[in-house]
This record gives sequence, structure tokens and C-alpha cells, in this order.
Amino acid sequence: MRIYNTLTRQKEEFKPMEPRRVRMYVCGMTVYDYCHLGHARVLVAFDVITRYLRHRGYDVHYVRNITDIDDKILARAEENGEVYSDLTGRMIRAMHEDEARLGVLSPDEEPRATAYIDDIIAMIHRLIASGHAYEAANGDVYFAVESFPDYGKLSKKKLDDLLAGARVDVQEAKRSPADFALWKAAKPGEVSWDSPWGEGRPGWHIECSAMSTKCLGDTFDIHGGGPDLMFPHHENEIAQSECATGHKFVHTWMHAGAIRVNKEKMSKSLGNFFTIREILEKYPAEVVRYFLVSSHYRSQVDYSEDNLEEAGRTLSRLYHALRGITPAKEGAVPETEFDRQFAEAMDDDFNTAGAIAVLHQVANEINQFRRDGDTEQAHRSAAVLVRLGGILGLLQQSPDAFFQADTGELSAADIEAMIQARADARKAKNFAEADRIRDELLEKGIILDDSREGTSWRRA
Ligand SMILES: Nc1ncnc2c1ncn2[C@@H]1O[C@H](COP(=O)(O)OP(=O)(O)OP(=O)(O)O)[C@@H](O)[C@H]1O
Ligand SMILES: [Zn+2]
Repeated sequence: MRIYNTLTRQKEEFKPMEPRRVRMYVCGMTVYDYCHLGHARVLVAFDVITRYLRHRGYDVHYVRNITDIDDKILARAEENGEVYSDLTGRMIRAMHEDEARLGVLSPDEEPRATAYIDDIIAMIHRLIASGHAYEAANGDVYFAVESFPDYGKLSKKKLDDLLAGARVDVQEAKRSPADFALWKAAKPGEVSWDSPWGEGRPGWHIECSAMSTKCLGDTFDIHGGGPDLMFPHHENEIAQSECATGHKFVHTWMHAGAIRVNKEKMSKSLGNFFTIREILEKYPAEVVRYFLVSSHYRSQVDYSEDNLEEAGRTLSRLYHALRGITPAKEGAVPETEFDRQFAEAMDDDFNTAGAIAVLHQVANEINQFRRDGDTEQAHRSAAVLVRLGGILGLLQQSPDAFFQADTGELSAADIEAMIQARADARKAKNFAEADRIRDELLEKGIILDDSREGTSWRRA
């Protein structure tokens, strides 16, 4: 199986450090707002990658962090007049709800920066002790980029160019323009943690170095993230981790392509974004997932209503092929030529576009068997279609449920996901959120019945 490695700019035969085990870390969200479709891209891309690796028999340990302390978080909390942790708590719950609706499996670990302050401090300490970092007069601590000769190896930037291009602001306490903050001294009134360098909070880059090595070890197999993270974030992670541990940090670097709107990256700062929940008001969750999965994870994808509607039509074609058919039992149908072609596409750097083309071939075959009146063969091919779709997290609901959702009704999977989110909210004693979910369901004609066995639902 081959994976494109950003570090070497080529597809490489994938060989994890341990034969059947994969350790993977992906940079997750900075939780100050709802996730938009660009975030969904990263969530879904690495979900498919994890699912396929597991399907191939690897025992995957998937860690995706949450950045729950950051300038943007503090600014937004202040704007809202709330404690920052209330804001981040709410956004984390919303993210989990969005993920569940998109069929994204939870990562095995979801470390939050604020729970790893001790590990972060320990790593900074090691970097200072080994001469790779220094404390500035104002209590900030910086990484000394010139102390790491390999700096730039991921982004292929030259340190000399970086130094020539940057200028040190008179306000800044760093020695060299390319240096970056590991620890930021607290400003008056800001949330802070005690450290050997005084009250302060960690920089963003060191959080990921500390959390990833703590969860996965000094060296691990795959590190992923969105398109804009290669520089400086991942470059800085390499510098910090390799200087602190003395070992190679990561073997394979994977970067998802951007979701764009009118040729520009969808982003909060540009204001050209659509949140996942806005989009899910208009389109069934599986259509949105299909839209994201039908392009290769490294390609850029243009968001438009036309493109989402097109995704809805093509996914409908697959469900039409399954309509009125009870697929033969899993296991009852041995591997086919289609399974082989599907695996060949996925083994080639997770080529989901190629894999989905195979799904459409299977659908065509089902339709042909139907026209020929060969019901038994149609049922067998349907089993293959559902089996292959399942590897991508698609085609797991009944066609009826899908078409219901497509015409505006909530699908059973969406309802179950919301009931789960409500149960989570109750467990966290967030009754306002639990009630909000109940009301939202009621508005859509779904009535919940709570009993000792759990919550069941029915349509009004
Ligand atoms: N338009 C996009 N397409 C693909 N990935 C994206 C897009 N926008 C953000 N991401 C990715 O989502 C992940 C979470 O990013 P983070 O929470 O830091 O968002 P952000 O960079 O603040 O978002 P924004 O760019 O909207 O300000 C990162 O891996 C980031 O690269
Ligand atoms: Zn990161």
C-alpha cells in the first residue's frame, strides 16, 4: 500500500514501525466557533483513512487533539462575556454532534491542550536545557530556530530566506525573526498557568509536539492535518520534537487539500464559510459525506450548491440500485473482481475517487441483473455494494431512509446521532442543550420517549 508523504514529496510503500500497528496523530480544531465544511474535510478524510487501514487489518491508534486555549478563543470568550472554558465546552459538544451526523468515528484519544500543561512545560524545559530555546526578558520563551539545522525540511523553505524575509517587531522579545513562542507570558486578567518562567500559557505549536509524543511515543507513523498546517505549524512541531527527544518525529506526513469557495480557501478569517450545521439543514448528512469522499483527500474541492446537489444525485443512483433488494448476507458472497479493484484504488494513496467509481460499476451491474430478471445475482451484487460502501462509511442505511432524508425528513441515523448527543449533554448535566436537541427533533416531527431502557423515537 502506498501513501504520499509530504516530507519526501512522493508516494512511498507504507511500512509502519510495528508490522500490524499504526500510530497516527491529526491536528484537530481550535474550538472557538462551529466547524465549517473545511474542518469537515479533515475530519472525514482521516476518518476514511482510519477505516481503510483498519479494514486492511491494521490496529490503528488514532489521536486527534483539541486546541482549547488560544488567542482566538480568549478574544471570542471576552466578546461573548463568558468564561473561555464555557465557550470551548460548548464548541466541543457541537463538534461531536457534527461528527456523529457525518458518520465520523471518534478518535481513540482526543487530548485537550489544557490537560497537558505539565507535559508541555516539561518539553519546554528540555529544550531550554539543551540550548534550543531561551527565556526572553518579558517571560516569553522562544524556540531558537537557528539551533536546528534541519529546519525547513518539510516545507522545503530555506532558513536564510526566512530570516531575510522577516523582521523583528520592536515589541517582540525574540532574538531572531524566525524564532517562535513556546510559552507566552500572561497578560493582565488572562487565564494562565504557573511555570518556571512565571504565569503564562503555551504556544500552539508546542501543544501538538507534547500531546502527540505523550500519547504515541517519540516517533510515530503518520501525522496529518489540513493544507495550511505544513508551514509553520508542522515545521515547528518537527523542530521542537526532534530537538527535545533526539529522535525522528514522524515517518509519514499527510495533508488534506483545501475546501474552496470561488477559488479561495474556506476560512473563518475570510468570512466565506458555511458551518456543517448550516449545510446539514439543507442536505442529508450522507450526501455531504459522499461529496467529501468522492474527491481524493489531497485534491482541492470547490464548494457550491451545484456541486452538493450533484453529489446528492450520484449518491441517489447508488441507493436506487439497492432499492427493493435485500442484500445477500455479508460473508455469503466471496471476494469479487470489484473488491479487488476497490482495494487497488484505496491502496494507491487512498484514492477514494477511484473507489467510488467501482461502486458505480457495481450499481450498474445490479441494474443489469434486475433487467435480466436475475434476482439472485442482483442480491449478491447488492451485498458487494453495501460491503464496499461500508468501508468508506457510506450506504449503511436503508434506501427508504435515505430517500426520506433526501426529501427533507430526518434519517434514522441523524435522529440516533442527535439522541446520542442529547444523552451526552444530560450526562454532562447540560440540560439546556439536552432540551434544545429534544425541541429541535420535535420541530422536525420526531417524538422522543424516555424509559428505563433508554430513549426511543417515533415520527409524529
Ligand atoms: N478550507 C479548509 N479546507 C480544508 N481544511 C481546512 C480548511 N480550513 C481549515 N482546515 C483545517 O481544519 C483543521 C482545524 O483547523 P483550525 O481549527 O485551526 O481552523 P482554522 O485554521 O482556525 O480555520 P480557519 O482557516 O477557518 O480560520 C486544520 O487541520 C486546518 O488545516
Ligand atoms: Zn497540530
